[in-house]
Amino acid sequence: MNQNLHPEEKPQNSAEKEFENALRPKEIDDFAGQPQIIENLKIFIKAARIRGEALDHVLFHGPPGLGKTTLSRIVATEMGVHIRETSGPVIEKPGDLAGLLTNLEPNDVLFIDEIHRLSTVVEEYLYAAMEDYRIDIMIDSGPNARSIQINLNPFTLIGATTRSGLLTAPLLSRFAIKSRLEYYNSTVLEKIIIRSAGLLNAPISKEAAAEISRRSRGTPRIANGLLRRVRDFAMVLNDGQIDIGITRHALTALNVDEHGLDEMDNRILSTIIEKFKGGPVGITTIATAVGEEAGTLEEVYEPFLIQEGFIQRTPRGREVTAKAYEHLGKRPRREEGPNLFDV
Ligand SMILES: Nc1ncnc2c1ncn2[C@@H]1O[C@H](COP(=O)(O)OP(=O)(O)OP(=O)(O)O)[C@@H](O)[C@H]1O
Ligand SMILES: [Mg+2]
Repeated sequence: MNQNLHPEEKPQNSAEKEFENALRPKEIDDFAGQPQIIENLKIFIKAARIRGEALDHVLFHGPPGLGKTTLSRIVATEMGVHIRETSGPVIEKPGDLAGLLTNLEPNDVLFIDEIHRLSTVVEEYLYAAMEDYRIDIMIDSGPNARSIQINLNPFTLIGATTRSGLLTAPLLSRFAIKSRLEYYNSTVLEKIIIRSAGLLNAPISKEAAAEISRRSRGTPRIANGLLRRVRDFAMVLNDGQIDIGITRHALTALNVDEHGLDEMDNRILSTIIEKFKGGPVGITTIATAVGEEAGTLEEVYEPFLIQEGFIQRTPRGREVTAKAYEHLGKRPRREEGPNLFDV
């Protein structure tokens, strides 16, 4: 069994949440990678602070575990304001949203995680709040029912989503700042792992950090998760020293994929190879075969597989590459039709 965190899975138990929070960078300069996003945010934050205004609304989108929640909190810290955190499915009705909005102090941040899961009524209610800092609320009921308008303090909405493809155009257009987080290269992940090990007081060699970084699917959350497991092995078997030997031993024992691919990644590759002769095959067909939504495949899994050269997009669909065959220990199918040696 592959022990990597499923990319769509957030840490569930409180020990994992606590671990994640302990390693979360709190200041912008501790946030590694994503240089373009950071550079821009620094400017927007500085400008907003000079003007004494709320920062424009921000959308962070991209695959799980890349730092959307972390960055949102950092933005609030850098703005010197409070952050109130909620999530799309939790806001059931406009009244819930009104409650959150009316409690914000000037320039505060309202963070809505999984913003693609807002209900339509709540989303529509949000438009006026985002645009004019104003909401209508209904008072009384029956024949006396009437709506009154309430002015809100200026605020920044920060939305986070792994599925930006599900956001409606009117909502998207209300975010002036949209940032897509990208997978991290192993050099940056190595830095993150070394920083995390420092916070955990776990001595780690550069080689060991590099090895973990290569198997972390470009994702800080996975890197920290693997570090946590490797540290256990090091404590019990190696006096706590995380060196390359114990790291390799642990990663083998944990059955971590050589490229950091998770179960679903491997299922996608083997499905394309076994059921569709390596492709090309359409994304919806693959989705049905692996039992996942096409949009999730497209936004959550496929980008990494394409970036790492396991899959390529062609006009006729997705095709696995020679690297995928090699990774799964399978032989590429022979080209059909005569080739040079057949004639
Ligand atoms: N750039 C970074 N530098 C250092 N650590 C990071 C960075 N990005 C993420 N992390 C670490 O990875 C963990 C996961 O990050 P975070 O919770 O922000 O991801 P997310 O994008 O919000 O994921 P999800 O989509 O599942 O909500 C955090 O504990 C944080 O410590
Ligand atoms: Mg998050």
